[in-house]
Amino acid sequence: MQQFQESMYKLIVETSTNLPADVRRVIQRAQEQEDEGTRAALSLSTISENITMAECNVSPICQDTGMPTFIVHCPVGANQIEMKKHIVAAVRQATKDSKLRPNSVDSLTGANSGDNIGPGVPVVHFEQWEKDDIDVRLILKGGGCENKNIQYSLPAELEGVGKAGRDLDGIRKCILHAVYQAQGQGCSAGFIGVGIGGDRTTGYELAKHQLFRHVDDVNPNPELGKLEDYILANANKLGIGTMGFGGQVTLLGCKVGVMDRLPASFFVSVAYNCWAYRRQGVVLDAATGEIKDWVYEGGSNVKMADPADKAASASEGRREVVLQAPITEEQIRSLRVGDVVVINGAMHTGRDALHKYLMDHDAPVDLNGHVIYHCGPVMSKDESGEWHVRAAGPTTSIREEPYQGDILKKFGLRAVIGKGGMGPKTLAALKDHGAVYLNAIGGAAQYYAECIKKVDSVHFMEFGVPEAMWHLEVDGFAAIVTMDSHGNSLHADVDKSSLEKLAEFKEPVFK
Ligand SMILES: O=C(O)C[C@H](O)C(=O)O
Ligand code: SF4
Repeated sequence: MQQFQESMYKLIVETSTNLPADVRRVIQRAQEQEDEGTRAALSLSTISENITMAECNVSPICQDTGMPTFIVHCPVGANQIEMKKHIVAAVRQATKDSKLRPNSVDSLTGANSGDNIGPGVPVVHFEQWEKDDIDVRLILKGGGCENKNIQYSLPAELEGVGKAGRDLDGIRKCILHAVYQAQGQGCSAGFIGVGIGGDRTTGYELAKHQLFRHVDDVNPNPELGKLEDYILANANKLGIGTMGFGGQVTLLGCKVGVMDRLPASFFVSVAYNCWAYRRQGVVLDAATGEIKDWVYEGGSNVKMADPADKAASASEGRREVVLQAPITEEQIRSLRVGDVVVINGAMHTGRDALHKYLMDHDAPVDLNGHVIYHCGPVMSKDESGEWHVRAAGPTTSIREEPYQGDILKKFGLRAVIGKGGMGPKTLAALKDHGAVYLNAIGGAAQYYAECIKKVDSVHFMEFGVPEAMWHLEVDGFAAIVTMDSHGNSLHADVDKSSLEKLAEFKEPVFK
């Protein structure tokens, strides 16, 4: 087993940096389905470019490298204690090498362990089997899409689709509702795994296990196969689209599993995964730990389409405004939903811990006229002590909804960059004060890292790397105005229209 640790390291790096072939193929199909020139097409081009960049740079596809979750099948007699030690060591090394972001946070103190190791992290499940080889699967599922998981207890009354009973049609309604409630916040277009039955814990586990299926497999249960096809065809009619910008493709895959339940319980558990669907697996020689085979076809077999042509046509007819901080109120008031803003110069990161802190403390730098970026990057430090950005896409902004409006006004911020949009309180503050919300493409961590030319300094390292306030110099950082200073919100519009479309699925289909 001398090579087991090295094999685990290779598995982590491959999973984090090289999106598998089956996932790439459906993303490419989505690109073909979107009309040229739309926001969805522009976003998919960026996503596509980001996938290629991550592979070339051997760097994380998305900065949120998720909860490392390993499922190990091994023959009787294989030493599980040893294997777990090697997995932990490989995770630690991959974190040190910036292939994983330090993501293990003490839930009570907020302290980041710095190496992705902590109580309950990484997750490792063992199962024995009769085969001679060891099979290890890994999924890196980020926090943003994890937050969009949802569990239904039937019977239920659901927004849009109404009564959902304890039958296949009730399950159908739950799944459509699950796609609706995620909007673009889990970085759609996404994949869903559904677990029917079980208890609250095993139902979710079953749902997550569905995410290990191949995108193009066929469900062995014909009834569930029909349900999967129905969901895939119809969820896309909700019109949520990539990043919730509206569009033809909202869902890229749907896999449903079933297990028994208690007479009193009927759970439908839905695990939502973003487009950055990072899962891989290896088959190992049980004696040496050497990799014999990969479970999913490698991403390198499917080259992503060259986005140059499509991106160029996509930006035609779209107003592009270049801004540099400090930005004036007048510049902001001239922007409208749909404009593309290109930022050059200073930008400051800030997410959950910082927003809470700023509510009753001063900022360490002058933020008047500045831009705050909801981002928790992957960073590395070179021998001379200089910081470098390894991955830096946006995080879900809605978590800052309780704070953002107050903070905008208190510090005079003019632009907030994030993803998934924000709520009515922020929208009112944008109008009142004169600021905009800019939606960056979620998961496009390599694409944005390349726009960051320099790390000027950092504050609040005690919050941990993702939560610290990084002061950056950017060049050509593009994002779309989705909430302007005149009370318009693309997110509110898409939410409203998709709820209306959801209501069209009220009538029974599976009788
Ligand atoms: O934590 C992050 O950087 C992003 C997160 O996965 C999110 O989608 O909000
Ligand atoms: S930022 Fe988006 S792509 Fe990245 S882990 Fe979160 S949901 Fe997934």
